[in-house]
Amino acid sequence: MNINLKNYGLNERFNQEATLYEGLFIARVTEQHRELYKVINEWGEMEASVSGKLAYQADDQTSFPAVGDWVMIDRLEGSNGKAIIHHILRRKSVLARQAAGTENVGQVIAANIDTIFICMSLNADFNVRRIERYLTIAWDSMATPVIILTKSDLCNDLPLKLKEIASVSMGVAVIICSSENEEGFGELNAYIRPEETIAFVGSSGVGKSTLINCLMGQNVLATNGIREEDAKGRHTTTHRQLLLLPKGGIVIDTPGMRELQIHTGNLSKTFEDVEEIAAQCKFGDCSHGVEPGCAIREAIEKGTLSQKRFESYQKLQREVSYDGLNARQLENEKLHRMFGGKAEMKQLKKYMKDKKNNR
Ligand SMILES: Nc1nc2c(ncn2[C@@H]2O[C@H](COP(=O)(O)OP(=O)(O)OP(=O)(O)O)[C@@H](O)[C@H]2O)c(=O)[nH]1
Ligand SMILES: [Zn+2]
Repeated sequence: MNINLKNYGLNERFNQEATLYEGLFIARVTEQHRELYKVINEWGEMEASVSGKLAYQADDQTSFPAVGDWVMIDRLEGSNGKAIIHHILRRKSVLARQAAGTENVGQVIAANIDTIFICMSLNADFNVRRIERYLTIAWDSMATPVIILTKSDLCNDLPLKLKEIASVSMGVAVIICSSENEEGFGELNAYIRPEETIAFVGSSGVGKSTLINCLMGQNVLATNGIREEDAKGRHTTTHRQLLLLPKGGIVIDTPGMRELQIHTGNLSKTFEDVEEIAAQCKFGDCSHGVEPGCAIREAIEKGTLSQKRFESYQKLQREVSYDGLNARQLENEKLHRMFGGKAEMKQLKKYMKDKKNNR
């Protein structure tokens, strides 16, 4: 018994909730493979899988444990076999996306995170529309986003790129860094605090693993060379992983996401500027098409709002599901049902079905 779970982010709230499950032990999920998990507790890391009941009662992927989750397992250490995960404790934040190639299936990328490092490289991967997409998901998670611009050593038009970023960042902190010469590492470290969890997200090949290796002070994650001319990564990271930094702080590395479909999102924070303008349209339900007194059209004509940003807003608006619940609330809803009675289960199934039909 030599690991202090506080360093892994354990706090009073989770400890309290854990007392509800007599005979089970608290642990945090550190790795997620297809069906196998790794969890950590005071005794060390061990392999784990979910109980039959948890799997049976799960109605979608988000009901399964994810990296960062605090879970209740059946044993203290793994010397005589895999641990069984019986319960997931209520998530304080959930970073989720739509599972690739699906219509409306959520997939949890990381749970119980405090900060999201949205990583984008300053060379060929640079795309402010993608930042808007990540911000829409990040603001919905209940964690705080920070924009990390990587590979500054490969950028020769920084002022121009920063101007572009400023037009979409809406007050979110922006850090310019390079793992090549450690530019920006001081600033980066200021966002890494003991007992807090940071999820690194971004396209494949932007340098997430390299950055984490630098922060770890050793090569714990495999990185890969990429063809620099098209900046297409080769998906080196194949699973999600939680690591403890030597100076304190917890990081979660996620595989590069080429396709980031939105499951639930928060547009009002991401597009605060657009919504402020729209509030000035003559009609409350203005479609910003042909109505008289449309403030959006006026702003685009005047050049105070970019046409591209507005189109991006509309596109993401179509993708976000309008059920009025954010990812964490959906989560609570689901967990409540999972541990609630049969009647509640039935009700929620109906609710989900109605919601689907109304879409
Ligand atoms: N010049 C330069 N190259 C970098 C920098 N950071 C990372 N790279 C290179 O970029 C390539 C991809 O880096 P990774 O760290 O594997 O990228 P990743 O984001 O973890 O990619 P996935 O694991 O696929 O998600 C590697 O060849 C790195 O050496 C940097 O700051 N400057
Ligand atoms: Zn309008």
